[in-house]
Amino acid sequence: MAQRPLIQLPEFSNVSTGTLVVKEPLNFWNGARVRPKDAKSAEPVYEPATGRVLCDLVPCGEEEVDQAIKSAHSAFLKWSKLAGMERARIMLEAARIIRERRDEIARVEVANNGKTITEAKVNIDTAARCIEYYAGIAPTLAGQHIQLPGGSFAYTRREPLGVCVGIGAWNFPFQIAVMKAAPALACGNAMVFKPSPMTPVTAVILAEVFKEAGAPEGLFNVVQGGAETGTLLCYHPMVAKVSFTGSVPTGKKVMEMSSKGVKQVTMELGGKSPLIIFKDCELENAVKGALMANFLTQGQVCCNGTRVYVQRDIMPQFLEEVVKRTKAIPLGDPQLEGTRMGALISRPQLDKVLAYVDVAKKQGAKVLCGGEPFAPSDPKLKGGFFMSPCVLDNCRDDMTCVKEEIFGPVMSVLPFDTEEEVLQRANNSTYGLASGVFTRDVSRAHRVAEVMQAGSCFINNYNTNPLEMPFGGYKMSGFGRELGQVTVEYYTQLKTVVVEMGDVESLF
Ligand SMILES: NC(=O)C1=CN([C@@H]2O[C@H](COP(=O)(O)OP(=O)(O)OC[C@H]3O[C@@H](n4cnc5c(N)ncnc54)[C@H](O)[C@@H]3O)[C@@H](O)[C@H]2O)C=CC1
Repeated sequence: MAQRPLIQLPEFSNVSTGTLVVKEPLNFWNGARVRPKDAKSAEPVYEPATGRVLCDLVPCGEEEVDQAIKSAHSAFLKWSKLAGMERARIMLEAARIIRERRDEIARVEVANNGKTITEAKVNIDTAARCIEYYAGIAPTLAGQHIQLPGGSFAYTRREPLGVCVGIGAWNFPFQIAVMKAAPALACGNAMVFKPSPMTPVTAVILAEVFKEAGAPEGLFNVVQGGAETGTLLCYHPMVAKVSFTGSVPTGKKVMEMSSKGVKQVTMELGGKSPLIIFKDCELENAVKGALMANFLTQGQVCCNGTRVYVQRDIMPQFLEEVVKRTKAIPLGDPQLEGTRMGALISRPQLDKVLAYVDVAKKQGAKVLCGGEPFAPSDPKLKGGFFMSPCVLDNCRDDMTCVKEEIFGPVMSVLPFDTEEEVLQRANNSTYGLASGVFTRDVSRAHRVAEVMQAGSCFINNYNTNPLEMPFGGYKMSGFGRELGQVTVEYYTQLKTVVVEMGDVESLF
């Protein structure tokens, strides 16, 4: 198949920070990019590494949302009639195209999100694997057959829901779109996806990929916009389900709106996850785990382990090593292979994170490193939203930095003495997305995993999240699951068919 550029890029090999130009329309339905109807309410979208405007974001209004949903519905009528094997073939082709164009998509993701190219490539690879995984599941979808008295029988049909809406956050723009689309499509649904208005650029590439792979026009659609567009999606009567990734306050609104139409919802919300490091751990691994738990995507990861509980005896060695490695993180141009930390998503997000560091200091925390705005030496990065990764010592459970989700590169370290004490403290949160434990004691590791009030527990690592396993929250971190086989339950409904083989015995 001849390759054509997915998006207007300057000569591909020369793409670097400050060069991407996005001119094409960012909406997609009926199998094509669609220009916004009313360009009056355009808002700038930034390249986080430079602060330069990458493109304009024009939110979709009622008529446009309606068109996208109708486009999805007409695709659903065809797609849902295909055998799982036929859907799988198209999905595998989509995954192949993503792999082929992985570097290109990753570079666009970096330009729009600010994360490093190394991480973006991993995200795009994960997206391709996710589509492959659900392509493998599509042909296995099946019902149950039950024999009844007198030769009668009953069976269940596992049927798709219809038009599903995905609403995404800005931290993993392409990956979130795929994590919602892949299971939805595998199960025979169609999707309308709304990215975060801060990262509108790569979801539309996914729409092009599905089209190129042979999906019916309208199977995966993209509408751009913020709260107003999201509201239109949640209330639309032709929408069967809303899968949401974002903050707790917005999640509550989405649930409330969806409840009016008795729509199913999946909620992937925020977190303030604990990472517990016992003195019998393999210290170097624990240090590396703490860094992976805090600094990926500039700390803007929902399942990050930002409350790091360290057993008192090993605190000095732990801090020395963690600070040494944090100071050594190469920070700067995210398009360069050697960079390990890029720019935060926006100026307001940067200011918010820096303000959290200030409050932490006022409440008695000690900044061991970082926590300041950072100006890389390269002049083109001067307007970028950079800060140095921060480690906070002397933290207490009642401090704001320990209680609230910061969503930036800030690790709060807290000492503990006993297992019983730390478990109680670790669970003392309204969130419950993830948790982690480092110990060489196998029994203790599983005891901790059992007690943690969280959707995941990582033993002797952190943020590994295999896509074959369910991902989601306890408590206010949400409900429903993404990834893994169980997600089929969230994108299908069961119909029971009862077949009478004899005569009707009537009481009347
Ligand atoms: N649990 C998970 O899987 C993940 C959770 N998150 C959470 O997301 C948050 C950061 O993302 P943000 O984009 O700032 O969250 P946000 O809640 O502000 O926005 C999320 C999405 O909801 C849309 N939205 C806003 N108001 C809406 C409304 N009234 N109706 C419908 N849609 C609306 C936004 O445009 C965006 O697409 C963090 O709290 C983070 O923990 C982020 C990534 C993964």
